[in-house]
Amino acid sequence: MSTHFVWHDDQLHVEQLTLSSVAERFGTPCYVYSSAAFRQHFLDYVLPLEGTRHLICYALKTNSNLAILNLLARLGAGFDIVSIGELERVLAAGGDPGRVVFSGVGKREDEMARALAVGIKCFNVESEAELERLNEVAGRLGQVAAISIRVNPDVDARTHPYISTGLKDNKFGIAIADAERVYQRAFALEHVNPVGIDCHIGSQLTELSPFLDALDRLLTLYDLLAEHGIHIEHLDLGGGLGVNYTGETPPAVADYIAALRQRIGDRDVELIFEPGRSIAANAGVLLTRIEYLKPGDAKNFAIVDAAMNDLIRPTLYQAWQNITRVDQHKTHDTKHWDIVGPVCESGDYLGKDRELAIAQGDLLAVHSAGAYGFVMASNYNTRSRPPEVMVVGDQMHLVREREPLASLWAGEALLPEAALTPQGNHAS
Ligand SMILES: Cc1ncc(COP(=O)(O)O)c(C=O)c1O
Ligand SMILES: N[C@@H](CCCC[NH3+])C(=O)O
Repeated sequence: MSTHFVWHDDQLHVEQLTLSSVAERFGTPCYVYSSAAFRQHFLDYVLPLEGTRHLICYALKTNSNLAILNLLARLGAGFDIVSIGELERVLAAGGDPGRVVFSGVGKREDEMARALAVGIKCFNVESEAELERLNEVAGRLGQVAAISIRVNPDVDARTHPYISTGLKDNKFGIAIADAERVYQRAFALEHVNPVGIDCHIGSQLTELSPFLDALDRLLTLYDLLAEHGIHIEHLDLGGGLGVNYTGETPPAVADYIAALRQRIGDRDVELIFEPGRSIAANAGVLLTRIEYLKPGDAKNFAIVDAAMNDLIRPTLYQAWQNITRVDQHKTHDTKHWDIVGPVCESGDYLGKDRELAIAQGDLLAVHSAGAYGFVMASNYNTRSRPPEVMVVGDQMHLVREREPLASLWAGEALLPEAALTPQGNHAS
C-alpha cells in the first residue's frame, strides 16, 4: 500500500481527501489515483540513476490515462508502447515521441510507418521476420529505424505463468542463442540500425536473481558484439519489478538499480527501464459500494457494484488484492465474505473469503488497483467502464468520465430492411 493512501480518524484518505468524499462526488464504481504516488514512484527510479545516462519508459499498457501520461512526461518520462493506439495516446498527452520505445510481437506495417513518421527512439524487434519487415517499411519511407533486438534470455522469472515472458516457450523476443546472428543481419541491412539490446522477462517479479541472471546474459552478448565492432548504445532492461499486494517483499527500486549498476560496471551504455506496475499499482484504488449482502449456509456473498469487467485480475490470474472498508467507524459482525459483482459469471469476483465487518451500502476500496485495472476493463454485460479520478493534494479531478450508456452501442448498425427479407437470408 502506498503511503499516499492512509488511515486517519478511521477514514481511508487519498492524499488530503477522504475516499468517501470522492465516492460521494463521482459515484461508484470509480478508480481513484494519487498524483503524488505516481510522482513518487517514478522518482524512485530516477534518483538512484543519477549520474548515469538513462531513460525511464513508463509502460503504457499498465495504465494509460492521459492525465497520468502527461504528469510523467512533465517529469521527463519516456514511454514503452505496444500499439499505434498507445503511440497516439503519448502524443495526445504531450509526450515526446523521441523518448518512445516500441515493444510487441505483432507490429503491423502501418504501425511501423506511423512510429517512423513521428520519430520514435527505438523499435524493440521481437523476431527475424519483423526485422525484415521494418527494414522494408523504413526503406520505403527513406528512413533508418533505430532498433534493439528483444532477446529472450531463457530465465525463469518465477512469477505467474501468464505474466512470465522470458522463457524459451514464451512467444516473446529472439532466443539469446540466435541473437548474435540476428545482430549481424541487422548490421548488414540498410534501413535498420542496431543501437540497443532489450529484454523483459516477466511481470510481478519479487526476487532480484532472475533480473541479474538475465542481465548477465545480456552483458555477455553486449561484450561479444563489441568484439565484432557492433557498438551498442543502450541496454533496455524492461519492466517487471513487483509490488506488495499481499505481503510480497519485492526488492526496493533503489536496491534493484544498485545491483544492476554494479554488474554493468564501467560499460558506457545508456540504461532504459520500462516499469509499469511498480509505478502504478499502489497509486490507485477501485471504489465500490455494497448493493446487497447475501449470507448463506455454504458462503456469504457481498454483492458490490464493481465487477470483473471493471477489474479482471482476480478472476484472470487468481490475483489477490486487499479489500477494506473505507469507513472504519461503523461496527458490524465480522464474517467471511466473497466480494462478487453483478456480472453473470461464477468467476465474477474481486476477492474471496475476506474477513470483513460490513453492511449493505458500505463503501469498499480494492487496493493496488492502479496497474492493469482500468486498462483491462471491458463493457461485458453492457456495463459502462468506471470513471477515473485523480487526486492532487486536496483537489479531485475527473480525468475520465463514466462512459455514457449510449456510447456502448455507438457505431453499431441494424441490418438494412432488404437483408431481413427471406430472399436476403441466403442461409435458409
Ligand atoms: C515489454 C514490456 N515492457 C514492460 C512491461 C511492464 O511490466 P511491469 O508492469 O511488470 O513493470 C511489460 C509487461 O509485462 C512488457 O511486456
Ligand atoms: N496484466 C497483468 C500483467 C501483464 C504484463 C504485461 N506484459 C497483470 O495484471 O498482472
